[in-house]
Amino acid sequence: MYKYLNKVNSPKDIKAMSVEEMDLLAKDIRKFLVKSVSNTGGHLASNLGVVELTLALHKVFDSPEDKIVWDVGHQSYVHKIVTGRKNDFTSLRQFNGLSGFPKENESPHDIFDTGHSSTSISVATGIACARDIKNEDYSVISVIGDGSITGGMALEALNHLGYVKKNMIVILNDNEMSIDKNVGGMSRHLSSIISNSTVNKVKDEVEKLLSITSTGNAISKTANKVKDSIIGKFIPQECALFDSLGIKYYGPIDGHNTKELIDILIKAKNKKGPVLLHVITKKGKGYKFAEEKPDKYHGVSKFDIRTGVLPSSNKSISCAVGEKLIDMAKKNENIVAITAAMPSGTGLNLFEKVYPNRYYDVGIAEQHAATFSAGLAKNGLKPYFAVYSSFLQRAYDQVIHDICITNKPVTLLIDRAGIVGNDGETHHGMFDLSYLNSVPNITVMAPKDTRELELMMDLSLDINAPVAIRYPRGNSYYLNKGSYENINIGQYEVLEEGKDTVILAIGNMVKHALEASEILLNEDIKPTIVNARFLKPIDETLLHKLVKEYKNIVTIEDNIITGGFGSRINQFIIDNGYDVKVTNIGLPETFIPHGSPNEIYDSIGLSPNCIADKIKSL
Ligand SMILES: Cc1ncc(C[n+]2csc(CCOP(=O)(O)OP(=O)(O)O)c2C)c(N)n1
Ligand SMILES: CC(=O)[C@@H](O)[C@H](O)COP(=O)(O)O
Ligand SMILES: [Mg+2]
Repeated sequence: MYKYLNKVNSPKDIKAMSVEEMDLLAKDIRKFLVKSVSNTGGHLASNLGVVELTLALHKVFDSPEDKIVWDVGHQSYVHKIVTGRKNDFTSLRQFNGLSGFPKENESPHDIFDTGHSSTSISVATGIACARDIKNEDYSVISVIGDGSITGGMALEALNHLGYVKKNMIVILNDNEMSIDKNVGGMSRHLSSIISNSTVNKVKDEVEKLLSITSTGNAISKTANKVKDSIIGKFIPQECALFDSLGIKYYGPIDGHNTKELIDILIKAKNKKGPVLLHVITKKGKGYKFAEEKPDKYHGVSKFDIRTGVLPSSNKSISCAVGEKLIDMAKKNENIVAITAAMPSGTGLNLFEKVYPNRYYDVGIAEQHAATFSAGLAKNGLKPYFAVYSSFLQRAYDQVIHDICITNKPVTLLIDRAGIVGNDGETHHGMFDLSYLNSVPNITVMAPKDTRELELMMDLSLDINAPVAIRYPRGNSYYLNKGSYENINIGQYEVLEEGKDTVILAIGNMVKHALEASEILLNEDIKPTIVNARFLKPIDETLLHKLVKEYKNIVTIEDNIITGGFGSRINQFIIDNGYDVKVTNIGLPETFIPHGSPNEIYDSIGLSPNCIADKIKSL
């Protein structure tokens, strides 16, 4: 088992290997990856695709002196395996375990923390510029996917890199997939290079010739060598897009041919100025089920290796959003849906099937998506931009400048709000209540459950201005508590009447508050529980009443305490000169690591038990 993998404890061990041994090592690594991720969950398909590429990089370059910067970082598992962390894979993405992304504090080989896409060329260009100022000598390599290179930042960085002309290598790992099918003009252009390339044409011709002329194995091997050397001569090709920016294009290169990869990396290492290597890989390579469904195997939870069966899950909140939007679109022909490369994640894949002409996947381009939505609204449409909370951070200025100042009726469906779990600190949606709190013109709401989310979507139709609705990652759930009638703007609802303490909970924290209240029954403590559906506007009438009636006001939110819902309530109390004890419960002002949501809530005092303890202490 793992004969070759067992020999590798550091990149030095790869340097000692022959190409044939590296190929056997690649086989071991694929087996290890599939086995290990089937037990922990994680990003499988992208990692299976970069095995040879990663090994070739570690063969040619000296990490960590040479700097390999992984874009997004979800494909850095092979890099982690060969840089001394293979034994930690049992804890991958678990609480206190190995991160699923590069982390500077995990290993000196992880050059830069990532999680969001399209940052690697900027980081690498920065490192290369600093290297030259400090007269240092090493290689800098950015590894970026065909999906991530569509992100605005990556294009900005290429523009700059071609201008400063630093010695640097950009490896474009092209598997013709983002999470879902890659989209856009850039993707089309890259695909056309692959299908039109002289290399591929020559390859096809030579292969045809070989199949006619080679009768035995020995001839085949020799013929293959001839083929490789013929093909080798045809790299580089021209690619006007990159070449005209000042970045020398080499490709396309077979990303599963170790020898070809090593040769081209050595050439690139010795080249002056920036180069881009267009490496073609197959997402999911080597595991049949992942090759067939790379989108399903992009990020997986535990699965059965033999059958490839992924655990069936209940309907997600995102799916409910997709279905609701379809329902609304039937009645309102102005509704259009926008995603930035997350159709399956946000549930908009469902919308696309029914309304392909009213659906836009703009690629990994959150900033463009926000301003594009404003443009659609300008021309009379009713855009719904579904986006993960942490990725919307990218488009903060566009939300302010293009949606809110101009008061456009764009609705932001903010998915993955709050703690998301195993992706960790780069992906928790912990800031949106704070960053939207201070922006004029926008109505911000968070539902207690999925039914209320649907009602909020109905309400958004009547608001001729910007709206944001935030909801968590996970399965649909129904509390069956309080009213499910139409909601009025800014109206809270009292779910349980108690005494002394009133809990104002927003979004998914209503569920935690209700569970905390049940725990407290054993202690004979019964707080009043309010479903505070709106971050803004707040329900001033109810708040005046509550603040006068109760000794303790407690706010709970799945968002950083600083500047969020609690802060808004504090401001109300100060502005109105009330003298009352207020306790804000929420996420601490720190970056929160990965783990299951329950473990995280427990560790930061946001689980129902912790909330009950806190109330008791009041
Ligand atoms: C700013 C941002 N938007 C969206 C995502 C979600 N996301 C993670 S990986 C990915 C696809 C990346 O495609 P590509 O770069 O081609 O890598 P591959 O998975 O194909 O190897 C997306 C959309 C993200 N991480 N960051
Ligand atoms: C790497 C990345 O950003 C995505 O793959 C992300 O992990 C998806 O998260 P969900 O599983 O919540 O859709
Ligand atoms: Mg890709």
